[in-house]
Amino acid sequence: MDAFLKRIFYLYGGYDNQEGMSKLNTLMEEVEGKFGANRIFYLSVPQEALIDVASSLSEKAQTQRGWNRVIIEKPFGLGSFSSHQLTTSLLSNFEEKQLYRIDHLLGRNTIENLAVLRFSNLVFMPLWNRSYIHNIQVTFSEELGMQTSARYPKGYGILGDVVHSHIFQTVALLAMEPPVTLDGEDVRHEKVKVLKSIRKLGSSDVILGHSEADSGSNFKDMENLMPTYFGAVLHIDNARWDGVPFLIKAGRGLKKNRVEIRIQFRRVPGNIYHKDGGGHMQDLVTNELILRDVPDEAILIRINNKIPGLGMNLEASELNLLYKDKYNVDVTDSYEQLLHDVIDGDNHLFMRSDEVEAAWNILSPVLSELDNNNATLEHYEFGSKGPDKAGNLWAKHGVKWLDDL
Ligand SMILES: O=C1O[C@H](COP(=O)(O)O)[C@@H](O)[C@H](O)[C@H]1O
Repeated sequence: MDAFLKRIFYLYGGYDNQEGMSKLNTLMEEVEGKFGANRIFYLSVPQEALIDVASSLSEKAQTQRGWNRVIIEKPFGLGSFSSHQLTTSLLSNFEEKQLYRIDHLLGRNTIENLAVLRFSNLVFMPLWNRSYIHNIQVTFSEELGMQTSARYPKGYGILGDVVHSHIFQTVALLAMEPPVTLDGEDVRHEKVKVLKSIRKLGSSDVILGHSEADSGSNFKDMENLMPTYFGAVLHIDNARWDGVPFLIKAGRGLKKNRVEIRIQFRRVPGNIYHKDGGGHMQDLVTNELILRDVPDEAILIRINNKIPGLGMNLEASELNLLYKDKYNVDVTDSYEQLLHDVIDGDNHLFMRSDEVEAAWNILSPVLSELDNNNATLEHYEFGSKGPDKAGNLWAKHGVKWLDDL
């Protein structure tokens, strides 16, 4: 601990002005001595301060004797307009390749496995399209309430917190075309194409909800409410995904902690095991590929198999790769993973400016309804499955969630 603390320095000074940043620069030069050094700046600062902090940093605290990289915590703006202003200011001070917009949820094995499963397994690669996949379900469900609401002054709640980066990045990585290489820019080129192909979300494809428990807000006071639940059906208008609904369920104050992606395949055509009066079992469920992050990291494949015994009876089972059973090691923390990527200069899990813009664009109709107080926020009980109306949305697309959330 002593050795560690010797390497930690604290400086008191204004972070949003040039004077404070000059002091920081002086201190860093003292620590670095006569050697060159690279610098990583981690900005976890209020949105209102970010532009000033970034511009004074750029003017006064960058090293001339190595590279400079800047990590920025989400939310990445509060809607298209503020995000555009922020991006313009950041790009007038830094090059795009210096910016690392961090969303720690993207540092999970599950997220990296999206590409690994697809691009390194021949069994999945040819199936990854509208001909074989019926629908895709992304769940981000938390039991916790909205204790952090104070961070979101504009009141977009879960939209800026989880949907804009985490959910859309998950969908982009899952749905993208094969990148030319694993190089960050190659991956980002493919992700942004997906984001630009996602249809803007109108109110008929979205259910916003709010659970008042422990949010500190009064449900009657609509102007101060922020969505704590987002249910939506995304459509990707491109050749690979035409007609495949992407169902999104993200919320706080829900029944269970669950973070997972389920890829449901189409039914077997002309299934000879379909119940035909002859006693055989029908195919109860379709095949599914499940990537689970919470509660236990796992990759599961649901298949139909014969039940032992006389006769021909089928049931659905899960082939299960449970990470904690297979790998008896400490799981790397997602921040640890992403900070390592920044040091390495690997930016594939960090949103580029055009991705940020494309992602806000998808949400723009919903945000303007919220801005104009025209959005309906469905109330749901704390600890429940979320708003009842979400069920209608899934039914409209003929999709059932196979989980019990
Ligand atoms: O970024 C966020 O993540 C947390 C969940 O992260 P975890 O590491 O605790 O799983 C979420 O609760 C929070 O709203 C969001 O800002």
